[in-house]
Amino acid sequence: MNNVPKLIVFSAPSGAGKTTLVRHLLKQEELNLAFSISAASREAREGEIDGVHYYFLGIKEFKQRIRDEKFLEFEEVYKDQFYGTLKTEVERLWAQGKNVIFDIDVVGGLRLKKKFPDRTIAIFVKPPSINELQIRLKKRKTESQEKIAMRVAKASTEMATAPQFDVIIENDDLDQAKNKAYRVVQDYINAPVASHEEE
Ligand SMILES: Nc1nc2c(ncn2[C@@H]2O[C@H](COP(=O)(O)OP(=O)(O)O)[C@@H](O)[C@H]2O)c(=O)[nH]1
Ligand SMILES: Nc1ncnc2c1ncn2[C@@H]1O[C@H](COP(=O)(O)OP(=O)(O)O)[C@@H](O)[C@H]1O
Repeated sequence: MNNVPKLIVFSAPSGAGKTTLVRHLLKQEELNLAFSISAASREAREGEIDGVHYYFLGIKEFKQRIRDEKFLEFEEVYKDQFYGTLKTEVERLWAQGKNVIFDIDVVGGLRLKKKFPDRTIAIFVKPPSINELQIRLKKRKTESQEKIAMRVAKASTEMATAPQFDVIIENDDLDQAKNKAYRVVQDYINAPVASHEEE
């Protein structure tokens, strides 16, 4: 049953490097991955494209979709900043026979794992230290000082969830982290799904 599409979840505190690793994996065509485009209530950053990086819904529309039960999972990841996986997004990618890769917060990641236990691998990206997160976020220059502080403040709680994930990838040396991510994902995609999985 190797052809059952799988879910590959990358979660981590902001700045740990999950987006970098996910983008690297998406370039490897043999993995047959497609990115789950999340919905977000925040504004697009410079260079981010609606319908490519996120579906930028704005807060009103986001809340309407919550009421309409359109989400597989959603979270208020930071105060007044909602993110979520739309049911239609995963259906769309599964219909294409793709393995779906997610860049989502730790709570959402563990929630997906619970929903699809037999076809999900949950990967935690661990930064070398919380201080390093701050350095990376400053260098990335996408967030204000205040938003960086908000992200870093949440990092310790997020780090504490690491043992609940299937695999932890330490992202210190980027090339090593990329190689490990590739091996882990390749092995998981090639492994048969558990025999009690319903199809
Ligand atoms: N639960 C959940 N979290 C998400 C989703 N999409 C993105 N996130 C998370 O929301 C957080 C903020 O994302 P973003 O604004 O892109 O900032 P970044 O992580 O600093 O690059 C990150 O932890 C994302 O992984 C989603 O669909 N569901
Ligand atoms: N191993 C690494 N060493 C140094 N910088 C890194 C490393 N991995 C990622 N970065 C940089 O750190 C910043 C945060 O990475 P990003 O992938 O955006 O993290 P996340 O998606 O987890 O918030 C980016 O500017 C990225 O280029």
